[in-house]
Amino acid sequence: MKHFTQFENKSLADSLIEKALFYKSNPSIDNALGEGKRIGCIFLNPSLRTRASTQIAAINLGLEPIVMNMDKEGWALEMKEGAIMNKGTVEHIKDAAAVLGSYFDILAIRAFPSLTNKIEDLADFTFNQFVKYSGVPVISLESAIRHPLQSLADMITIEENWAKKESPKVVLTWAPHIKAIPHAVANSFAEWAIGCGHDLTITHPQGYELDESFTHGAKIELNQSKALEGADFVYVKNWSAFNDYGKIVSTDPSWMLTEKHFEQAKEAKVMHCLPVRRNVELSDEILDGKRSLVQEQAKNRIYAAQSVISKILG
Ligand SMILES: NCCC[C@H](NC(=O)CCC(=O)O)C(=O)O
Ligand SMILES: NC(=O)OP(=O)(O)O
Repeated sequence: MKHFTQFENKSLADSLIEKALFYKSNPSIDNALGEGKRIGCIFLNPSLRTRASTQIAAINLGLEPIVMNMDKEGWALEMKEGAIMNKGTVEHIKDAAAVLGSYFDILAIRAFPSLTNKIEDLADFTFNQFVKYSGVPVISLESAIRHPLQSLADMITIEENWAKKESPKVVLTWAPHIKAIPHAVANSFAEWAIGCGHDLTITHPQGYELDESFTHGAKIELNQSKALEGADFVYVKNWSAFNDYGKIVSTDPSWMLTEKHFEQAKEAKVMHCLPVRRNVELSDEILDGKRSLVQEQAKNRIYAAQSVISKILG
Protein backbone atom coordinates (compact mmCIF):
# COMPACT_ATOMS: atom_id res chain seq x y z
CA MET A 1 0.00 0.00 0.00
CA LYS A 2 1.56 3.32 -1.08
CA HIS A 3 -1.06 5.96 -0.23
CA PHE A 4 -4.11 5.70 2.04
CA THR A 5 -6.85 7.82 0.54
CA GLN A 6 -9.94 5.60 0.09
CA PHE A 7 -11.47 2.11 0.38
CA GLU A 8 -9.55 -0.19 -1.97
CA ASN A 9 -10.92 -3.73 -1.46
CA LYS A 10 -12.39 -5.94 1.24
CA SER A 11 -9.28 -8.00 1.84
CA LEU A 12 -7.16 -4.88 2.50
CA ALA A 13 -9.92 -3.46 4.74
CA ASP A 14 -10.14 -6.76 6.67
CA SER A 15 -6.38 -6.86 7.18
CA LEU A 16 -6.31 -3.21 8.35
CA ILE A 17 -9.14 -3.93 10.82
CA GLU A 18 -7.40 -7.05 12.10
CA LYS A 19 -4.10 -5.22 12.53
CA ALA A 20 -5.82 -2.30 14.29
CA LEU A 21 -7.45 -4.67 16.80
CA PHE A 22 -4.07 -6.32 17.37
CA TYR A 23 -2.48 -2.91 18.07
CA LYS A 24 -5.34 -2.04 20.41
CA SER A 25 -4.25 -4.95 22.63
CA ASN A 26 -0.52 -4.43 21.96
CA PRO A 27 0.01 -0.71 21.25
CA SER A 28 3.81 -0.68 21.61
CA ILE A 29 4.65 -4.03 20.04
CA ASP A 30 6.05 -2.45 16.84
CA ASN A 31 7.70 0.55 18.49
CA ALA A 32 10.91 0.16 16.47
CA LEU A 33 9.19 -0.09 13.05
CA GLY A 34 9.39 3.64 12.34
CA GLU A 35 12.72 4.36 14.01
CA GLY A 36 14.55 7.25 12.36
CA LYS A 37 11.46 8.15 10.28
CA ARG A 38 9.19 11.20 10.38
CA ILE A 39 5.55 11.79 9.48
CA GLY A 40 4.38 15.30 8.65
CA CYS A 41 0.75 15.99 9.60
CA ILE A 42 -0.42 18.97 7.58
CA PHE A 43 -3.72 20.61 8.53
CA LEU A 44 -5.46 23.11 6.29
CA ASN A 45 -8.53 22.91 8.62
CA PRO A 46 -9.24 22.44 12.34
CA SER A 47 -9.05 19.05 14.09
CA LEU A 48 -9.04 17.48 17.55
CA ARG A 49 -9.24 13.68 17.06
CA THR A 50 -7.33 13.32 13.80
CA ARG A 51 -4.52 15.58 15.02
CA ALA A 52 -4.02 13.79 18.36
CA SER A 53 -4.74 10.19 17.31
CA THR A 54 -2.41 10.28 14.29
CA GLN A 55 0.44 11.60 16.45
CA ILE A 56 -0.17 8.92 19.11
CA ALA A 57 -0.28 6.23 16.41
CA ALA A 58 3.04 7.45 14.95
CA ILE A 59 4.69 7.56 18.40
CA ASN A 60 3.45 4.01 19.13
CA LEU A 61 5.35 2.90 15.98
CA GLY A 62 8.52 4.84 16.84
CA LEU A 63 8.04 7.55 14.17
CA GLU A 64 8.43 11.20 14.99
CA PRO A 65 5.31 13.20 14.10
CA ILE A 66 5.57 16.90 13.24
CA VAL A 67 2.31 18.83 12.96
CA MET A 68 1.84 21.98 10.87
CA ASN A 69 -1.34 24.02 10.96
CA MET A 70 -0.63 25.26 7.48
CA ASP A 71 -3.83 27.30 7.22
CA LYS A 72 -2.69 29.47 10.14
CA GLU A 73 1.07 29.06 10.40
CA GLY A 74 2.23 28.46 6.81
CA TRP A 75 2.45 30.82 3.86
CA ALA A 76 -0.76 31.25 1.88
CA LEU A 77 -0.61 28.50 -0.77
CA GLU A 78 -1.26 28.90 -4.49
CA MET A 79 -2.80 25.76 -5.97
CA LYS A 80 -3.30 26.71 -9.64
CA GLU A 81 -0.89 25.66 -12.35
CA GLY A 82 0.71 28.64 -14.12
CA ALA A 83 -0.71 31.21 -11.68
CA ILE A 84 0.70 34.74 -11.80
CA MET A 85 1.20 35.15 -8.06
CA ASN A 86 0.66 38.89 -7.76
CA LYS A 87 -2.22 38.68 -5.24
CA GLY A 88 -2.64 37.06 -1.81
CA THR A 89 -0.88 33.71 -2.26
CA VAL A 90 2.80 33.54 -1.31
CA GLU A 91 4.03 30.01 -2.08
CA HIS A 92 3.08 27.56 -4.81
CA ILE A 93 1.95 24.07 -3.80
CA LYS A 94 4.56 22.52 -6.15
CA ASP A 95 7.36 24.19 -4.16
CA ALA A 96 5.83 23.64 -0.71
CA ALA A 97 4.84 19.99 -1.28
CA ALA A 98 8.24 19.11 -2.76
CA VAL A 99 9.98 20.62 0.29
CA LEU A 100 7.68 18.70 2.66
CA GLY A 101 8.32 15.51 0.68
CA SER A 102 12.06 15.98 1.22
CA TYR A 103 11.59 16.43 4.99
CA PHE A 104 9.21 13.53 5.68
CA ASP A 105 8.92 9.81 4.96
CA ILE A 106 5.10 10.01 5.04
CA LEU A 107 2.82 13.02 4.66
CA ALA A 108 -0.69 13.17 6.10
CA ILE A 109 -2.98 15.91 4.81
CA ARG A 110 -6.32 17.43 5.83
CA ALA A 111 -7.92 19.52 3.08
CA PHE A 112 -11.68 20.21 3.29
CA PRO A 113 -13.83 21.13 0.27
CA SER A 114 -14.77 24.68 -0.71
CA LEU A 115 -18.44 23.58 -1.04
CA THR A 116 -18.64 26.25 -3.75
CA ASN A 117 -16.50 24.79 -6.57
CA LYS A 118 -18.05 21.36 -7.17
CA ILE A 119 -15.70 20.39 -10.00
CA GLU A 120 -12.54 21.07 -7.98
CA ASP A 121 -13.98 19.48 -4.84
CA LEU A 122 -14.99 16.31 -6.70
CA ALA A 123 -11.49 16.06 -8.18
CA ASP A 124 -10.11 16.41 -4.63
CA PHE A 125 -7.92 19.10 -6.18
CA THR A 126 -6.06 20.46 -3.11
CA PHE A 127 -5.38 17.04 -1.60
CA ASN A 128 -4.20 15.64 -4.94
CA GLN A 129 -1.81 18.55 -5.48
CA PHE A 130 0.02 17.37 -2.32
CA VAL A 131 0.04 13.79 -3.63
CA LYS A 132 1.30 14.95 -7.04
CA TYR A 133 4.13 17.18 -5.85
CA SER A 134 5.36 15.60 -2.58
CA GLY A 135 6.63 12.31 -4.03
CA VAL A 136 6.11 10.41 -0.75
CA PRO A 137 3.28 8.22 0.58
CA VAL A 138 0.27 10.34 1.55
CA ILE A 139 -2.42 9.56 4.13
CA SER A 140 -5.77 11.35 3.98
CA LEU A 141 -6.70 13.08 7.23
CA GLU A 142 -10.02 14.04 5.52
CA SER A 143 -10.07 15.38 2.02
CA ALA A 144 -12.81 17.21 0.13
CA ILE A 145 -14.69 13.97 -0.54
CA ARG A 146 -13.42 11.25 1.82
CA HIS A 147 -12.41 10.60 5.45
CA PRO A 148 -10.97 7.06 5.27
CA LEU A 149 -9.27 6.98 8.70
CA GLN A 150 -12.62 7.82 10.27
CA SER A 151 -14.36 5.10 8.26
CA LEU A 152 -11.71 2.54 9.16
CA ALA A 153 -12.21 3.40 12.86
CA ASP A 154 -15.97 3.08 12.29
CA MET A 155 -15.58 -0.39 10.72
CA ILE A 156 -13.36 -1.45 13.65
CA THR A 157 -16.04 -0.21 16.08
CA ILE A 158 -18.80 -2.14 14.27
CA GLU A 159 -16.62 -5.28 14.24
CA GLU A 160 -16.07 -5.01 18.02
CA ASN A 161 -19.77 -4.52 18.72
CA TRP A 162 -21.18 -7.25 16.48
CA ALA A 163 -20.96 -10.92 17.45
CA LYS A 164 -23.52 -12.45 15.05
CA LYS A 165 -22.73 -14.32 11.82
CA GLU A 166 -25.06 -12.38 9.51
CA SER A 167 -24.27 -8.81 8.39
CA PRO A 168 -25.65 -6.08 10.66
CA LYS A 169 -28.27 -3.65 9.38
CA VAL A 170 -26.47 -0.31 9.25
CA VAL A 171 -28.37 2.95 8.73
CA LEU A 172 -26.73 6.22 7.75
CA THR A 173 -29.10 9.02 8.68
CA TRP A 174 -28.86 12.71 7.82
CA ALA A 175 -29.22 15.02 10.84
CA PRO A 176 -29.89 18.76 11.04
CA HIS A 177 -27.07 21.32 11.36
CA ILE A 178 -26.73 25.10 11.34
CA LYS A 179 -23.90 25.18 8.76
CA ALA A 180 -23.14 23.78 5.32
CA ILE A 181 -21.09 20.66 6.10
CA PRO A 182 -18.89 18.52 3.80
CA HIS A 183 -19.92 15.15 2.32
CA ALA A 184 -16.61 13.44 3.13
CA VAL A 185 -17.64 11.52 6.27
CA ALA A 186 -20.94 10.33 4.77
CA ASN A 187 -19.32 9.40 1.42
CA SER A 188 -16.55 7.42 3.07
CA PHE A 189 -18.85 5.73 5.57
CA ALA A 190 -21.04 4.54 2.68
CA GLU A 191 -18.00 3.46 0.64
CA TRP A 192 -16.53 1.43 3.52
CA ALA A 193 -19.79 -0.02 4.88
CA ILE A 194 -20.81 -1.26 1.41
CA GLY A 195 -17.28 -2.45 0.65
CA CYS A 196 -17.08 -4.35 3.94
CA GLY A 197 -20.34 -6.15 3.07
CA HIS A 198 -22.71 -4.47 5.55
CA ASP A 199 -26.40 -4.11 4.74
CA LEU A 200 -26.56 -0.29 4.38
CA THR A 201 -29.66 1.91 4.26
CA ILE A 202 -29.28 5.67 3.80
CA THR A 203 -32.03 8.05 4.89
CA HIS A 204 -32.28 11.81 4.39
CA PRO A 205 -34.80 14.51 3.52
CA GLN A 206 -35.43 15.04 -0.19
CA GLY A 207 -32.67 17.17 -1.68
CA TYR A 208 -29.88 15.56 0.35
CA GLU A 209 -29.10 12.75 -2.12
CA LEU A 210 -25.37 11.95 -1.91
CA ASP A 211 -23.02 11.37 -4.86
CA GLU A 212 -24.16 8.03 -6.30
CA SER A 213 -20.61 6.93 -6.92
CA PHE A 214 -20.34 6.48 -3.13
CA THR A 215 -23.83 5.15 -2.38
CA HIS A 216 -24.16 2.57 -5.16
CA GLY A 217 -25.23 -0.67 -3.45
CA ALA A 218 -27.05 1.00 -0.52
CA LYS A 219 -30.83 1.14 -0.08
CA ILE A 220 -32.19 4.69 -0.07
CA GLU A 221 -35.28 5.24 2.14
CA LEU A 222 -36.54 8.80 2.54
CA ASN A 223 -38.80 7.89 5.48
CA GLN A 224 -36.50 7.99 8.49
CA SER A 225 -38.67 5.86 10.80
CA LYS A 226 -39.00 3.16 8.12
CA ALA A 227 -35.24 3.22 7.55
CA LEU A 228 -34.57 2.79 11.28
CA GLU A 229 -36.77 -0.35 11.63
CA GLY A 230 -34.59 -3.23 12.80
CA ALA A 231 -31.35 -1.23 12.65
CA ASP A 232 -28.30 -2.60 14.48
CA PHE A 233 -26.08 0.47 13.96
CA VAL A 234 -27.27 4.00 13.22
CA TYR A 235 -24.62 6.42 11.92
CA VAL A 236 -25.68 10.02 12.37
CA LYS A 237 -24.23 12.76 10.17
CA ASN A 238 -25.14 16.05 8.64
CA TRP A 239 -24.13 16.92 5.10
CA SER A 240 -25.05 19.76 2.78
CA ALA A 241 -26.88 19.20 -0.50
CA PHE A 242 -24.83 17.56 -3.25
CA ASN A 243 -27.04 18.33 -6.26
CA ASP A 244 -27.76 21.95 -5.19
CA TYR A 245 -24.10 21.95 -4.25
CA GLY A 246 -23.16 23.06 -0.72
CA LYS A 247 -26.64 24.43 0.08
CA ILE A 248 -28.78 23.88 3.20
CA VAL A 249 -32.17 22.74 1.91
CA SER A 250 -33.71 21.57 5.23
CA THR A 251 -33.09 22.02 8.94
CA ASP A 252 -36.14 19.95 10.00
CA PRO A 253 -35.51 19.27 13.72
CA SER A 254 -37.63 16.08 13.66
CA TRP A 255 -34.60 14.36 12.02
CA MET A 256 -32.60 14.71 15.29
CA LEU A 257 -32.63 11.29 16.98
CA THR A 258 -34.14 10.87 20.45
CA GLU A 259 -35.12 7.66 22.31
CA LYS A 260 -38.57 7.91 20.67
CA HIS A 261 -37.00 7.15 17.28
CA PHE A 262 -35.84 3.69 18.47
CA GLU A 263 -39.19 1.99 19.12
CA GLN A 264 -38.56 -0.34 16.13
CA ALA A 265 -34.82 -0.70 16.80
CA LYS A 266 -34.57 -1.36 20.51
CA GLU A 267 -31.00 -2.68 20.47
CA ALA A 268 -29.54 -0.21 17.96
CA LYS A 269 -26.19 1.43 18.68
CA VAL A 270 -25.59 5.02 17.61
CA MET A 271 -22.43 6.33 15.98
CA HIS A 272 -21.10 9.79 15.11
CA CYS A 273 -17.59 10.84 14.07
CA LEU A 274 -17.53 13.94 16.32
CA PRO A 275 -17.45 16.89 16.77
CA VAL A 276 -21.22 16.85 17.31
CA ARG A 277 -23.60 19.78 17.79
CA ARG A 278 -25.53 18.50 20.83
CA ASN A 279 -29.29 18.88 20.68
CA VAL A 280 -29.07 19.96 17.03
CA GLU A 281 -27.58 16.86 15.33
CA LEU A 282 -28.07 14.42 18.23
CA SER A 283 -29.86 14.66 21.58
CA ASP A 284 -28.04 14.55 24.94
CA GLU A 285 -30.32 11.62 25.75
CA ILE A 286 -28.74 9.50 22.99
CA LEU A 287 -25.17 10.78 23.28
CA ASP A 288 -25.03 10.21 27.04
CA GLY A 289 -27.03 6.96 26.95
CA LYS A 290 -26.20 3.28 26.48
CA ARG A 291 -26.62 3.28 22.70
CA SER A 292 -23.76 5.66 22.05
CA LEU A 293 -20.50 4.34 20.58
CA VAL A 294 -19.01 7.78 19.91
CA GLN A 295 -16.22 7.51 22.49
CA GLU A 296 -15.27 4.03 21.24
CA GLN A 297 -15.10 5.36 17.68
CA ALA A 298 -12.85 8.23 18.76
CA LYS A 299 -10.55 5.86 20.69
CA ASN A 300 -10.32 3.56 17.65
CA ARG A 301 -8.96 6.44 15.56
CA ILE A 302 -5.57 5.73 17.20
CA TYR A 303 -5.50 2.09 16.10
CA ALA A 304 -6.90 2.84 12.65
CA ALA A 305 -4.03 5.30 12.07
CA GLN A 306 -1.48 2.92 13.60
CA SER A 307 -2.62 0.09 11.34
CA VAL A 308 -2.41 2.32 8.23
CA ILE A 309 1.02 3.80 9.04
CA SER A 310 2.34 0.33 9.83
CA LYS A 311 1.05 -1.01 6.49
CA ILE A 312 2.69 1.88 4.59
CA LEU A 313 6.00 1.26 6.38
CA GLY A 314 5.65 -2.39 5.36
N1 LIG B 1 -13.62 15.52 10.89
C1 LIG B 1 -14.89 15.29 11.36
C2 LIG B 1 -15.92 16.23 10.86
C3 LIG B 1 -15.44 17.49 10.24
C4 LIG B 1 -16.51 18.33 9.64
N2 LIG B 1 -17.29 18.95 10.69
C5 LIG B 1 -17.43 20.25 10.81
O1 LIG B 1 -16.94 20.99 10.00
C6 LIG B 1 -18.25 20.75 11.99
C7 LIG B 1 -18.28 22.23 12.05
C8 LIG B 1 -19.28 22.79 13.01
O2 LIG B 1 -20.02 22.08 13.68
O3 LIG B 1 -19.32 24.02 13.07
C9 LIG B 1 -17.41 17.44 8.77
O4 LIG B 1 -18.50 17.13 9.18
O5 LIG B 1 -16.93 17.02 7.70
N1 LIG C 1 -13.73 12.88 13.62
C1 LIG C 1 -12.75 13.73 13.31
O1 LIG C 1 -12.11 13.65 12.27
O2 LIG C 1 -12.50 14.68 14.26
P1 LIG C 1 -11.54 15.92 14.11
O3 LIG C 1 -12.15 16.79 13.01
O4 LIG C 1 -11.56 16.58 15.45
O5 LIG C 1 -10.19 15.46 13.71
